[in-house]
Amino acid sequence: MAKTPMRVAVTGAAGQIGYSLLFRIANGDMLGKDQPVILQLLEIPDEKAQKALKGVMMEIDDCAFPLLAGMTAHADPMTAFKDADVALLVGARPRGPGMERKDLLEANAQIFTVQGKALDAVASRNVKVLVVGNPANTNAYIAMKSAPSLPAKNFTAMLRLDHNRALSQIAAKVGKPVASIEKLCVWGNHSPTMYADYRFATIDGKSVKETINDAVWNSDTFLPTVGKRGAAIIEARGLSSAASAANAAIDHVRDWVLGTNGKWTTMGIPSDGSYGIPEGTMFGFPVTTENGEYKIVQGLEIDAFSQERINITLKELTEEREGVKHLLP
Ligand SMILES: NC(=O)c1ccc[n+]([C@@H]2O[C@H](COP(=O)([O-])OP(=O)(O)OC[C@H]3O[C@@H](n4cnc5c(N)ncnc54)[C@H](O)[C@@H]3O)[C@@H](O)[C@H]2O)c1
Ligand SMILES: O=C(O)C[C@H](O)C(=O)O
Repeated sequence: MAKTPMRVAVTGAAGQIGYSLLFRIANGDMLGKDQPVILQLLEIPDEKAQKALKGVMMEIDDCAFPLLAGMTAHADPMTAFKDADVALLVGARPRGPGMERKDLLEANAQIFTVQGKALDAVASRNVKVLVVGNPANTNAYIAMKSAPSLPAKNFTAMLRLDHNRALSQIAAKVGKPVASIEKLCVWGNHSPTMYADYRFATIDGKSVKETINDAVWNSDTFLPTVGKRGAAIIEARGLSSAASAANAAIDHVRDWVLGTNGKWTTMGIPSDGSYGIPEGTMFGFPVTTENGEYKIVQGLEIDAFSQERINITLKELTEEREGVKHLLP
């Protein structure tokens, strides 16, 4: 028997990421090839944006996706999020050349307060929320705090692009396919302070750290390359990453819903106090997922270098949070 369609709300649906994301969701890449979906697409109440959204929807129609069980356009989060099973909060102002992510904080905080309240009011009680719009961790924190009747664990931030970037850099360094790498993780904020940690990673079962055996490459090449990749793409394209961000969003939600079969991945999630990260902080952790739930990988040793990196990214997140405190309920 055919499965009941899942309702997927996507904000910023007429934007760059939306254009790479929606077609893949409708194609079954995110929730499975046997899972029908209904797309509930939100754009700002602006004639140009709504018209662009209609154009994207015409193209989606023209793909005749067998799994697409419905699609609606919205200008109000209260209708867009109605009964949503998954909400991808992409819509936000992106960073332009020379802008720091912190510059975006205040403008985008407003958006996520309103959207958190709307999710609280109308979404499924089990809604899985992924925040992509930057600054993603703090926006996710704001949405979570603005939705007190939903479980905090339903709110997550996207660190998966950093994780995938790190995988690619390591694969290139050791000359092996990305698929052979396991147990990689990224700690902290989706920002240049993130800490991509390959100390526990294996490649075809062998230690990545021992294979690379180069602490200077780690601190002077690998971490800055992954951390500044977003800026490098903006510099090269004149626009922020879009297809890779959409791909990471698909990976994040697919793993959350369908499980990782014991393998590690990275998700930005509200801390439960693990590894000394204050409870509630929206932080990148190594996780495994099963039956629609994520679990932090426990018991990892944090050496002095790692602790220093974790402290830096935590400090940045704490400052971002302080910066939006006045906007929270
Ligand atoms: N977390 C990550 O790894 C990651 C990676 C890449 C980009 N991003 C971020 O994703 C966001 C979107 O990027 P993009 O390239 O698609 O930008 P974009 O400007 O192309 O599209 C954003 C869309 O969001 C819409 N929008 C703005 N406010 C909205 C609101 N309140 N409700 C609904 N829609 C709204 C805009 O009208 C626009 O169409 C940016 O904040 C960007 O920095 C995050
Ligand atoms: O860096 C940005 O502003 C865009 C995005 O967060 C990225 O990492 O590519």
